[in-house]
Amino acid sequence: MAVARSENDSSFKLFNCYKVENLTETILETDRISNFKDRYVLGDQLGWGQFGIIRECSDKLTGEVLACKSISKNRLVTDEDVRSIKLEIEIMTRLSGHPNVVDLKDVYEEEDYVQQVMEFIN
Ligand SMILES: Nc1ncnc2c1ncn2[C@@H]1O[C@H](COP(=O)(O)OP(=O)(O)OP(=O)(O)O)[C@@H](O)[C@H]1O
Repeated sequence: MAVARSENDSSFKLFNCYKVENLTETILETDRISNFKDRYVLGDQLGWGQFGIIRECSDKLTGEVLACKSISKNRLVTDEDVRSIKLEIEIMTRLSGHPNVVDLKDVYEEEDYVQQVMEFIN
């Protein structure tokens, strides 16, 4: 996944970032419409984070086993919470491809969750 910063815009555009159709208020900046469930299936729970649950996730297209952090938007109470999620996504995006860093594959913003699809670490 790659990021770009446009000249007149200080925000980062995430190329593999999607949102569901008809989402009025969004956290992430993307115009790309796609449904997480059309591409991925969630499986067993792997752990818990501050803002949500991490589960196994398989790619319907490739069969690849991945991990998905489902960030509950309800838990993002303060502006700082929202900023920290965006920053985490931005940092993971920038560092994707590094051998010691988990690859971030796709990010989907839904009505209630931000689905962060990443490499599965055994
Ligand atoms: N890519 C992954 N592959 C396999 N398991 C994972 C992956 N990411 C997270 N996990 C599991 O989920 C647990 C919680 O993940 P993680 O610490 O990344 O969440 P977090 O949201 O960053 O937590 P916090 O913000 O509360 O520190 C991990 O300890 C691990 O067991």
